[in-house]
Amino acid sequence: MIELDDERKKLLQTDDHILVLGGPGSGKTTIALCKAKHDIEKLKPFQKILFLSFARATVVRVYKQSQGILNTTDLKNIEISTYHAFEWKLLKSNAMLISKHPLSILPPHEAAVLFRGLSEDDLKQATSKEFVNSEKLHFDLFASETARLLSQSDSVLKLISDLYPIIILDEFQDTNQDEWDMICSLGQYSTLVALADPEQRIYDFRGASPARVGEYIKLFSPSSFDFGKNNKRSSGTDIVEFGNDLLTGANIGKEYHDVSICLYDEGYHNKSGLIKLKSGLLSIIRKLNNSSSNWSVAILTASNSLMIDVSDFLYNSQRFSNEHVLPSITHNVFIDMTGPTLSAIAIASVLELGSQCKCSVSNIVNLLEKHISGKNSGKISNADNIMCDALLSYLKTGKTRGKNRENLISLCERLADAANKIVYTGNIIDDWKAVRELFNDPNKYLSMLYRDSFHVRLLRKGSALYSTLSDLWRTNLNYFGAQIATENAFTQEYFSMDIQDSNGVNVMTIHKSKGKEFDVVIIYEEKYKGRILTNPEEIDKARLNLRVAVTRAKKKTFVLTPCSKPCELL
Ligand SMILES: Nc1ncnc2c1ncn2[C@@H]1O[C@H](COP(=O)(O)OP(=O)(O)OP(=O)(O)O)[C@@H](O)[C@H]1O
Repeated sequence: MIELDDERKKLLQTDDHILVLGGPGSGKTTIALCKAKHDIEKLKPFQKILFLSFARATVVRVYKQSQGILNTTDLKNIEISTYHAFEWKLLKSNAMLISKHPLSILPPHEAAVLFRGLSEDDLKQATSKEFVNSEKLHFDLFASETARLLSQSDSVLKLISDLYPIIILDEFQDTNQDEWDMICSLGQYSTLVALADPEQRIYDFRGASPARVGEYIKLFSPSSFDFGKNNKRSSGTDIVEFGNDLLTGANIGKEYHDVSICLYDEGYHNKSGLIKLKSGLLSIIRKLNNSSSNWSVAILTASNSLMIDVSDFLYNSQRFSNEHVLPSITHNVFIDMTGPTLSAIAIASVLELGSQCKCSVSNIVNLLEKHISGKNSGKISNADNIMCDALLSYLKTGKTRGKNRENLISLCERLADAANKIVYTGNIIDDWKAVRELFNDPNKYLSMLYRDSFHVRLLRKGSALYSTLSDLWRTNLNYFGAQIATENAFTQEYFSMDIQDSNGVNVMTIHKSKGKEFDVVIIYEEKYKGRILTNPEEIDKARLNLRVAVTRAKKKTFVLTPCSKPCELL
């Protein structure tokens, strides 16, 4: 039941631009949805209220949260979207105003391959250059191109504002300069409702600025509402108090009821932290299962690689010498999807070529190079960079040097040969698995691709990709066209809202947890991996990150940190 105090009631009656400030779980998103419901009656039949958020997962949570506030008819009048999806829709429908040709997307997995190893600054230049040369638009350019479109064409701007007279901006503190430029235009004719917590700003690395809220106040003179330290998410707990204390260091030496700091002893077992984490998780699951069938737990780490270690450890079961067993735990893992996407494209390509007996060593080397280059969004190790260069040089010259590389090339030869010999049956799942199994090899690069392919969820029976592959087989009795179909399916997927539910156990990075909520949160770090504070000069940033992580919990937060090097912020 939503409680509306006087301040919230006043907000509903306000027709100016609005700024809603408030700490984690203070009810910013909720009041924005109530405001949307309140204002629906003012809309003309063709108008909608636009609710913009950053991540698809947040959009899904907002959508779910809205179901307690908005009924089905209300929801037809509200468009809940990511910034990217909204910008792309605008750009696509007005492409002629910014380009001589129809626009197409440069999807993140393709961009990662093209721009492997580039620094953030160089990346920006490279994406702009790519747009000029190929008319393919990288996601990072959506906001700047939309801002350009809206600043150049007042009629488009008026049309958009006519369609969306009220625009709600979720997590406004994390908007970058390009998004801000776009908002400045939109705010000329639409009424803006900005939701912000300056102390949840964790996207400085993509251009979020501490000045943003001040800029908004200066330009739009909004009516401001401050929910301060209201705690609607975890009321009755001291989780938000801990989060706020973190910002000043007041948490140190203080006891909290609902935030537990658990020190683990690494002992002689290099997996001691993971064992403690998994044992603790099992007992939390037991307790939650006793009280409800609908619960959620998140395990949050500060780095991608620790997140993958955690996920692997949960996925596998462990048997100890005293016969004690830690069973496999089913969970959702929110990994960077470039590696899995490129692995699926590689499998589809081998399926296409192999089913026509046309697969060659060059095809496999090419696919492998793309996977190595693009995994982890193109942020790869020096050794992998060198391997990519060697594979590209092989593709040009047909030659390579060094035992490891020669070994890899002969594995690729064997793989191509085996792909041509598979007896394809037209059973999509069986044929896909047969090709995937070719990559199941101890070699580091083949096994990386193999492992990534298990994170692909697009090939369920009945999915669009499944039907397309079935059609291809029916038409040709081979998989001619499978690669392009898979690429298209993944590009579509970047806008899809069909994403994992956060019920059950979820493993993700702290950055991915923003805007979400779970019953219980476990934050995990190791002595040398996934440290919350990596650089003493960045202590303020680490405090903001940890505050976001801690305050995702509704009931209880645990922080697991090693005895020999406890988290410096605790
Ligand atoms: N006025 C209210 N009455 C009752 N429950 C509320 C109210 N406002 C928010 N809540 C509940 O509190 C929780 C957090 O609310 P909400 O997501 O709106 O907070 P937020 O300020 O947007 O959080 P964050 O910034 O951390 O993402 C939700 O579960 C929501 O249902």
